[in-house]
Amino acid sequence: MTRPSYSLRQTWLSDLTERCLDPGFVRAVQAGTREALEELVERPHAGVLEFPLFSTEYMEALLREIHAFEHACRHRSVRPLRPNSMNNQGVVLSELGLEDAMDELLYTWLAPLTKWAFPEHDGSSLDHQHAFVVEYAENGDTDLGFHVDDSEVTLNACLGLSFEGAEVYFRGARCDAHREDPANDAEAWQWQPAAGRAILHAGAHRHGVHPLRSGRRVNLIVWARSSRHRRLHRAPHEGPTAWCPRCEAA
Ligand SMILES: O=C(O)CCC(=O)C(=O)O
Ligand SMILES: [Fe+2]
Repeated sequence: MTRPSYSLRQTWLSDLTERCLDPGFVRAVQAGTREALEELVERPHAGVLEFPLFSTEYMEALLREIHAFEHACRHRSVRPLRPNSMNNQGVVLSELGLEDAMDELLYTWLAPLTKWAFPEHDGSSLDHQHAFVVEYAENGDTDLGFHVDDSEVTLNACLGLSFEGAEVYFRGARCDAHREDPANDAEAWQWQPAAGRAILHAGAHRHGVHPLRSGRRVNLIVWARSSRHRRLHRAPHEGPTAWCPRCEAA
């Protein structure tokens, strides 16, 4: 079977311009000051930033494009690459021709936030990414097991649609050696995704997805990585680290 060769139907999606983004997000990032970024983001939980990211026009267009891509794959009996070993649904955005757009999203638009909020995870030297869309539906994947990401920093942006359940639960950041360590009460938190809202968190921040109860949820995920970090460490979340509470306590 050959890999899908797919041409974007809506070619404007290949550039991650202001049209794709929430106007408040654009204003804050273009102002570039600490005050503007503080005003934009919420910190609903330790180690998590939440903010409005995409425009409604972009989210609707991206969902249409994904639909067209999946249709094209089915038509040619080609299996799309799955985002990772945990999902049976979803698409890898480079397969749609969105590699450059995701680079632009990370380096132009998200860099001020990752640099500011994730210095201990090399948020200022992110230089490659794996971007994909995950989907939960009653007749497909309905949850996601507890895990850490193969990323230094992760973006999770909800594109829609209407659903109940499928909250992302968090249980604190740990290095690889302390991955199985129980979470304390203060670390347990969950994010209720809503279309247009996005969060950033460290890849080492342990999380999973509660069962979907109804509807369909589609989220865009970017695993943002740093070559510098990976040169200095054998594994992305190798300890001892200053950000793992168990290492700190030792
Ligand atoms: O579905 C989500 O919101 C989270 C997905 C996720 O954690 C992942 O793909 O790494
Ligand atoms: Fe994840």
